[in-house]
Amino acid sequence: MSDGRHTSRDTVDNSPDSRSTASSDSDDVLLSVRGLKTHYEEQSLLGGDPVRAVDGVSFDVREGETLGLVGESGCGKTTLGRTLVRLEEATDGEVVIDETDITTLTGDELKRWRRDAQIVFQDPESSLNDRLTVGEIVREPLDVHDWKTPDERRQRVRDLLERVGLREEHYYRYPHQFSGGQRQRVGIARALAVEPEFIVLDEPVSALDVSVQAQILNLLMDLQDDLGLTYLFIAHDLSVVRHICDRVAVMYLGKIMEFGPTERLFSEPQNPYTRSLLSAVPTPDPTAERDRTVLRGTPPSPRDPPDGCVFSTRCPSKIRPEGFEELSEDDWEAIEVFREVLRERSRTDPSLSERARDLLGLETRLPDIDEAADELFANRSFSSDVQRPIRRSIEAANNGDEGRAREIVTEALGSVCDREAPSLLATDQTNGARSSRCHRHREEYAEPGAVDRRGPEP
Ligand SMILES: Nc1ncnc2c1ncn2[C@@H]1O[C@H](COP(=O)(O)OP(=O)(O)OP(=O)(O)O)[C@@H](O)[C@H]1O
Repeated sequence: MSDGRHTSRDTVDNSPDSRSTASSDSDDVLLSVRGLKTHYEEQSLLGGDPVRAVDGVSFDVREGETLGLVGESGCGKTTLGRTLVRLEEATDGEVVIDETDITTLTGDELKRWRRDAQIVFQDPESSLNDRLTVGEIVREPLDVHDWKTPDERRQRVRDLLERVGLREEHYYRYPHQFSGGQRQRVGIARALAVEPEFIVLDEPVSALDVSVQAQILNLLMDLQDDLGLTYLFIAHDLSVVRHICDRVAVMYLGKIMEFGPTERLFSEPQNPYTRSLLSAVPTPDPTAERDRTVLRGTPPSPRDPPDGCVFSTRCPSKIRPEGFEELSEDDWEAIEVFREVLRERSRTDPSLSERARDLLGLETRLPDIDEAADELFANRSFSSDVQRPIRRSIEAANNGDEGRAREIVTEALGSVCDREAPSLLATDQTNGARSSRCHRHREEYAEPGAVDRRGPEP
């Protein structure tokens, strides 16, 4: 289906707006996502920054594959899946299939895409209309798309019920009469009704008992083999992803951090974020030795993503600026936590919080910066290079200038990771292309101890 436009190159996504391919120059591409953004505008009267749920992602989905999409809660997985099936409107970018950008479709063409692309939701409890019978639920898309004759539709529903492991007599039952697993089978039959080629599976088994999960996953894999379906499989459970996905995209704060064939990505993760995610997965063998990286805190708000690398505020492999190599891990960690506290304090747009305070006559509740500094820096002796900016930053924060407080520490103690957004780089072109977004892939930062010699400011 490819028109051969996609060529491999070293930088696969060299700007947040890049439309270049993230993954594949193969000729079996079904869907090409290019620089896709989906932002949610603030609805409140006070305005504010949009939520950058999906913030410039580029990748290909190959025909007949299962592409896994993983990442912590809130990183934008569901929004990305919903944008692909046009349940959300893209803010920018393209999703190209057969030379058509589906983000701009309207009318009959949009209706056709909504037939070709379906979604199975996480929670079979709430995603089925309890007032309709199972037969009506599965038949609804056939009616909407005016599929063949009413008799043929009824027969199709019976066939589908059987295909997903239900029985003909279930036609007249209601969803509440079914178990979670059976309800998810109904959701799958409904998604299959109009013969789609692409299905977004949004955590399709995470609400189910473990014993039922395997049955539903087996069903999905059988259906894929029989019907030649292409899946985008969104999941929290990395062991399930490893089991059923051909390739995996790892997402963080609206961006793809790593992309590659499943087994290689799991066995040799290249991105620090992927390594952290994988190290949190329990191993069957508790005596097995491996590095555990515990991720500090939670991801920053997608309304206010970090300026440089989106993962820089939590990254265990963050590059230090020159001159600070000798600081112990523990001291460096305390400085990073201090920066996190400053970030938290300024998370709300200061002008917004001022306005809100004025309007509502409220005090905003922010962690006390002196207290935080006492807690973090007690019993540490820092050189003046560290002490001075921290002191100036505390002063700025106490004067209510949160933005300046953050700038002072970033200028003095920040590195390329805080300044520049890394590109999604092609890290391996053999045997299924891989890519990863990290400054550590640049030659000058590849060694674990490499520091940022702070070239000219951008
Ligand atoms: N309709 C909406 N309006 C505003 N913000 C939204 C909306 N839907 C999602 N968001 C926000 O967008 C960000 C991404 O959410 P999304 O549900 O896509 O993430 P996710 O990775 O699927 O999370 P989870 O694994 O918890 O489902 C979150 O900050 C979320 O709060």
